[in-house]
Amino acid sequence: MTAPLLEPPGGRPLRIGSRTSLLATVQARHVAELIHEYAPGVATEIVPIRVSADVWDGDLSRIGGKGAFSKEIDRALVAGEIDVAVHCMKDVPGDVPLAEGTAFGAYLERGDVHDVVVTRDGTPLADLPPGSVVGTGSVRRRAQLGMYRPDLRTERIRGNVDSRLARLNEDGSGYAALILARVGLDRIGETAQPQEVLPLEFHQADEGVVSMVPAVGAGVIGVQARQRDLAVMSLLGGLNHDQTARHILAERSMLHELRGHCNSPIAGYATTTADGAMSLHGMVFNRDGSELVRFHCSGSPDDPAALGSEVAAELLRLGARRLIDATGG
Ligand SMILES: NCc1[nH]cc(CCC(=O)O)c1CC(=O)O
Repeated sequence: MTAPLLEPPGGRPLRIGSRTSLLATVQARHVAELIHEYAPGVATEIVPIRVSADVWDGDLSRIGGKGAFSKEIDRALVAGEIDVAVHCMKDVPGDVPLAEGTAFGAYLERGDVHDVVVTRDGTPLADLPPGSVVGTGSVRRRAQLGMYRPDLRTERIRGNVDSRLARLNEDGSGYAALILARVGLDRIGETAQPQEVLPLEFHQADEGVVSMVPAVGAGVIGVQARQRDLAVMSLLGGLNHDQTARHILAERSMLHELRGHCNSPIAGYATTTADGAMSLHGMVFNRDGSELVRFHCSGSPDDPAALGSEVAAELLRLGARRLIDATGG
């Protein structure tokens, strides 16, 4: 690989904006390492940004939903206080445009997309007693868990991955288990806590098999920059993973056309099949998973947005709008 010539204004290091959580910090460091590998002459600096949503413990929808995590970072990027911002694509809202003048210059190769059930002592999900409390604030996880184990209770648990684990392990916490992304646990080096990996397949609830179709953008880190910073955009282009970028485009065009609000009851997962086609699964649920619509189709990898639109249109025809609107913000 040949790195582009990069001359940050004033000859200062490239400033990478990151939320302050452990997961965000690890991800920002990873991006810095990739930049150093690709362009050894480029110095970087990680700029921690405290985000009100990380501090606020209450209902996310009251401070702007998922977008609450990105708006302070967006502001720093637009104001020129940082040069790039690192995001989990799963947390980037699908129903609002990106901050003006910014774009994702790189999607890193997708990591693991499985969700896991985390317990204190390794009790399998199937053996959790009826009425056990499972910590998750995600309507997607709640609905898919509810299809399989309607007898369990789910409760919202917010905070960083590491603080959620600490809550689970507190005596008398009341949580029997959490549902978390495996990739997040891997990235922070969490290996001690027992994990049960949930399969991704689309199963019928009446088959008695749990499945957990991923969120749009799961396992993908996106790197955002100002569009007019051509040298930065060109550098990021060198880090971009083409197949992941196509998958993200398909998933996010579906999300956009469903007009999914923050924390929508939506799952979406694009893959490339053995013959090179692109495949997209979409699902929309009601709150407890007792109702759902789903659709799957394949298309050309050269037009991921068209595939996303096609799946969204079919989901809407099947009644997705009513399910999304009924779930509220
Ligand atoms: N909403 C929090 C969040 N956003 C991204 C990840 C994990 C990393 C990823 O999927 O890229 C997590 C933690 C979790 O869901 O357990």
